[in-house]
Amino acid sequence: MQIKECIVSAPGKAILHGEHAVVHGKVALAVSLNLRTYLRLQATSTSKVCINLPNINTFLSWDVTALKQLLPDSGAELGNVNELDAELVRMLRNFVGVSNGTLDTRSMAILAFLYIYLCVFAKSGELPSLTVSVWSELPTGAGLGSSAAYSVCLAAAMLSASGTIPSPLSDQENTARWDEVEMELINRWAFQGERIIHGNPSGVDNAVGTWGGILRYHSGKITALSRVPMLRILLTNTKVPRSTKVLVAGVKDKMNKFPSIINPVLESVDAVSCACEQTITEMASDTPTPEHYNVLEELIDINQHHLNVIGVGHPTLDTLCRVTLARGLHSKLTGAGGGGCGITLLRPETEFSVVQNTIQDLRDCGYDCWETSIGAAGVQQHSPLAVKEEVLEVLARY
Ligand SMILES: Nc1ncnc2c1ncn2[C@@H]1O[C@H](COP(=O)(O)OP(=O)(O)OP(=O)(O)O)[C@@H](O)[C@H]1O
Ligand SMILES: C[C@@](O)(CCO)CC(=O)[O-]
Ligand SMILES: [Mg+2]
Repeated sequence: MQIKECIVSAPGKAILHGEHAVVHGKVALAVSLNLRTYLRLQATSTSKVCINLPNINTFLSWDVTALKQLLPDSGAELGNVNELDAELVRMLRNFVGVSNGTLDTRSMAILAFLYIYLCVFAKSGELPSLTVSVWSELPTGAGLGSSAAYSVCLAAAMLSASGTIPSPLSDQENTARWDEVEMELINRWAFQGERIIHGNPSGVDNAVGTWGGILRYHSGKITALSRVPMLRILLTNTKVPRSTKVLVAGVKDKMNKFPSIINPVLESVDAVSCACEQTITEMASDTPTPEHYNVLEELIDINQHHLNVIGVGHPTLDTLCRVTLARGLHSKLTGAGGGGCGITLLRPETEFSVVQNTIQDLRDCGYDCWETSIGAAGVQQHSPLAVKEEVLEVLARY
């Protein structure tokens, strides 16, 4: 089989409001970040499938013949794009030797890779030998959608390499995006990858990884907010490791235990997301005022309290909120919480020295902290000419 080599990338994300509640059908607002995951797919003649994941120090390969044994004899449809094939996941767990319920970083990444590889190429008629290398600017497992950016890259690269979707690159362009129909397909396969990594994802993270920009996400309905103000945001990584899968399951347990207490909290988070959307829409269509920023800050504080109530806070995130408030700035966790990252809203009038001092305070706590820009492009294909030297160098190393 002639496979098409490619380099693709997808952005990470920050959730402004609605994490966890979105898993239970509430509204979330999420933005793409200027930190990306890059994937390079190369054709080989080694009769092997190789995966190189330097961020998690994982380098593995399998014989194509061994992988072929996992395909059903009957030629039955393998892995429908709309639902996870539980039997295939079970076989893959046995194949790579991981038990059900494992949270091991490597196992999750490998299962997602093999699942998408087998499903996409089985449909195109043949399993090719190839090498996939992935490198990310995102911290892994810290709330910035690293699993989704990874899954989106896997889906885009395999669909493209198999010829299921065309390459969007032309002679004139070194970076290009797919059309809506193809992005739809990439997003669906990425969602299956997220299911393997997360257990019960809402789909918001892979939607941002695919479309980029600022999105409203509600029960699978994705709406791009076209008019948005320039928001300045600080990102802080507490560096406390956590698993989205465990945190999402913990919220579900709390809901089952105290439905009449937790459900109203999720309703309130929904209302926070809607109020935030209304405020940023107003800010975009009119001149943003200090009052708008006051509302955004209050919504951040309210939501952070809610997230603590549903059990996804962490002492390091409390510290983030306290330290930034001492400088007059408001913060909340972002993503699944339990450690990982938080966001801090900067006002237009926030002085440079205040930002610098806040960053220093947070670094003194042992956290990473930096100002980020939001609204980056979603999944893209690149020619090698369009990829930063240092990224190409890492991808070419394996
Ligand atoms: N660069 C990468 N290389 C390989 N695997 C990755 C990479 N980035 C993420 N992963 C996979 O995703 C998992 C982390 O996903 P998890 O959902 O827990 O965190 P996150 O996506 O960073 O945060 P959140 O879901 O809260 O936004 C890792 O354990 C690994 O399996
Ligand atoms: C915690 C969560 O809401 C966001 C993780 O980035 C999970 C999800 O939506 O899949
Ligand atoms: Mg994730």
